[in-house]
Formats: sequence, C-alpha cells, structure tokens
Amino acid sequence: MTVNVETPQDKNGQEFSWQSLPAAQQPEWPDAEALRKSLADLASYPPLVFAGECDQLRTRLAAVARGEAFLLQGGDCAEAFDGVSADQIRNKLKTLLQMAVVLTYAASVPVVKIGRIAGQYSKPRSKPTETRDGVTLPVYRGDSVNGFAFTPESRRPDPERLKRMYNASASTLNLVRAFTTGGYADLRQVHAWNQDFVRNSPSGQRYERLAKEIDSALSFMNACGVDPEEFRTVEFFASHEALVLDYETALTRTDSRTGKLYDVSGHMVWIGERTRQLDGAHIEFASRISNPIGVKLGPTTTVDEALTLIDRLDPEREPGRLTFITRMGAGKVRDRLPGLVEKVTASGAQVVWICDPMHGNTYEAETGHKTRRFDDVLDEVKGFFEVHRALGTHPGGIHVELTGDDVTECVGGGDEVFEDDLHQRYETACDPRLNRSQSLDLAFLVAEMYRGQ
Ligand SMILES: O=C[C@H](O)[C@H](O)COP(=O)(O)O
Ligand SMILES: C=C(OP(=O)(O)O)C(=O)O
Repeated sequence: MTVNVETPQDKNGQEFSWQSLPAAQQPEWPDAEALRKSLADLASYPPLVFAGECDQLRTRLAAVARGEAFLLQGGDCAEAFDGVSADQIRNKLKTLLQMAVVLTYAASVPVVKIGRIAGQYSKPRSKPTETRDGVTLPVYRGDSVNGFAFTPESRRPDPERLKRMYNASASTLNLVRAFTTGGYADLRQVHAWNQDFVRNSPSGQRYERLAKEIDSALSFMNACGVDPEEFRTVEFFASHEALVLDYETALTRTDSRTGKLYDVSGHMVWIGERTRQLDGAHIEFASRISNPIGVKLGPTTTVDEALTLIDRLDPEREPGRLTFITRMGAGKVRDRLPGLVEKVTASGAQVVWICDPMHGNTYEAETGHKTRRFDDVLDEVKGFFEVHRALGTHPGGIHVELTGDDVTECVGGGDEVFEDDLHQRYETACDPRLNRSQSLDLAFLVAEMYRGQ
C-alpha cells in the first residue's frame, strides 16, 4: 500500500475547498513567509499513517456501530514536546492497555483502542488572550503553535512548531508501534504493566486479581494448544483533534489505491465542539477526507445539526465512518442526549456513540485549579448508559483525558485526591486529566455498567 506525496493542493493545483471557508480557532501566524516554508516542508514529509490503516480502523469502528465492540479512546488533553520520552509514552500506553484488559475481560467485549496521542498538540481556547498581573498575552494554543511559558516570546505563534509537531508525532508513533507489536503488549505481560502500581493503590490491587484470572485462562488455553497471535500484539490507533488546518492540510494526501484524500497525520481525527460550524472550514475538511471522523457534540447541539452533520460527513451511511463524541456534562446528559440518539437512530444512520465525560464537567476549585470531580465523570458515563439502555441503542465507548502518571488534577477516585492536593502534581498544560488510578477505577466501573447493559 502506498500513499503519494502531493502538495497540499488538489489535482488541478487549486486550493482545497475548505481553504476558502472561515476557520475558527486558528493561530494568527505573525510571519507569512515562515509559515509558507514550514508548510512546504511538511507537505514533502512522508505520511505518519497509511490510508489502509485508517480503513482498518473504520472496519473496527463499524463493529462498534453494530454493537459488537466497545471503543476506548484516551490520552493527554494536550501532548507536549517535552513529554516525548520513553517513560511518559510507555506510562500512557500502559494505562490504556490496562483499561482495555479490564474492559475486555470484565465486560467480555472486544475493545477498539485509540490513543489521543501522536498528534494531540493543538488546543481550542475559550479566549484568545490570557491576563496575569495586568499583563495580557496571546493564550497558549498548544505546543504546535506557541509556548506555555507566560512571556511575549514564548506566546508568539511560531510555524516552525508545526514541524516539531510532525517530528514529535513521528517519534511517539514509532515507539507506540514498537511497544504494541514488539512484545510489550503481549497479554502474558498483564502483571508486568501493573508492577510499579499494585502495592499502594486499591485499583491496582483489584487489577492484580483480574490479571491472575487472565493468567489462569491463558495457561489453560496454552495447555490446550491455543496460543493465537492476537495475544501477543495489540492493535492500537492514533487520533487527535484536527484543529490547525494548515498542518492537517499539509498532511492531506491522495491515496494511490483509490484516488481518495486521507489526512495521514493520524488514523482518526475529530472536530471539536468549538469548530464544528456547519458552514466552516473544519467540517468541510472532514467531509473531504476518508479517515474515520469524530465530532464532539455538546449540550447545545440540536437534532437538525446532528442530522446535517451526518449528511455532510457520512452521506453513504457507512458504519464506522462517523463517531459522535457526546460531552454534555453530568447534569445535562439525561436531558439532552435522548432526543439526539432517538432522532439519529430513526434517520437510519449507524453512527458510533461514545461518551466524553470530561469536557462538560470542568470547574474551578477554590485553589484556582481547573479540575473535574471523578464522581461527575462517572455520573455522566452512567447517564450515557442509561439513555442508551432506555432507547435500545449501543453505548459504544468512552473518550477520556488521562495520563499514565500519578498527577493530582481531578478530584475523587478510589485513591482519593482532594482539592487541597491539587497543587501537588498539577502538570497539565490545559485541562485536568485522570491519573492512572482514577483511569483504572473508571475502567472497572464502566465494565460493570457494560455488563449490566
Ligand atoms: O480541552 C478543551 C479546551 O481546549 C479547553 O477546555 C479550553 O480551555 P479554556 O476554557 O481554558 O480555554
Ligand atoms: C477541546 C476538546 O474538547 P471539546 O471540543 O469537546 O471541548 C478536547 O477534547 O480536547
């Protein structure tokens, strides 16, 4: 399978259709010539993923849409260039693998695994600027655009960063591929993933008990002569928000097999709540590429918007093409979700429904930290399951912001973090993430809900 490397114009040398439409949340690059050079370089770089892999993911997501599998999508709120280290990548992957094992074993369902990884470097923001002690600077928009440090130099958008994003994504993906296919993700390693964790965490101990059961099952199968390849490697996909369209456009290429466009910066990309305007560039972009697409749906989404998004993004009604990632908030999910699911289902579309229980549940703690309560996260997932149960539709998965490190960014969980603890390890560059223990807690609770479904 090959993908041609073409410049980011269509075959007639014209701009792509989305390039003339209004695009929300784009950086104001101060140096047009530097931007042009960066994008020309990016357009000459090899693809990060192959079109055939994106198609494979679409097939897996079709199984989720049919109710035969569950999607686990998770990772950092914002990846950072200085987070591209073997330890950090391994910890994130380990957490996702442990969650997937819990879900697969405890809920007896195949789990499709997608990281918010190897490309999640750009952030939409509520305000274009940030003010501290009377000084106002451009807001941090992710490492792909500017620096987190609060100085004029650091906050100046720099298009060289787009190339750093490509390189950081390439290194990350390379290591992820090595971990998932090179022995680390072998199911016989279920204990090893937990080794540094088990002694001091209730969820780690619970996981250890489950790992022992898996071990016995594996030994039994081995004794019976069953040792399939699926136990040795893990299929893992990369996703990010397609936000900075200059970058995504430079990585959009024509698949030589089919002549179709693919965004080869990640297997799946999603369009965020702040950029899903029906007449905007992001939706037009998503409608032209053939990757599996996600769209975030917040509590103000109308049925008409959802149906129009389906017409625009999934005109062929192809299961696996479109994933709706709902992020209503714990207090609204039971009220806002049923109408959408009911009308979309009645329209005949077979989308994947997954729940992002993070973005509708953010609040500011008294300490000034942006945080989320584990109980709210859990309650939104519960509400999501309740709605789908009542309508007889499939609760297809979860989309979570998490890290493999023991940060203190969200409050609650079995190994409880209190608001007063938030300052201890508050390391996110944008929104608060579940730490490893909270992520495992969530996986166990979601597995119970799924079984109950
Ligand atoms: O991750 C989501 C958004 O980028 C984030 O919630 C925006 O945060 P802000 O409201 O601090 O700009
Ligand atoms: C910005 C994000 O979410 P939303 O678009 O739902 O606010 C995100 O998932 O990083």
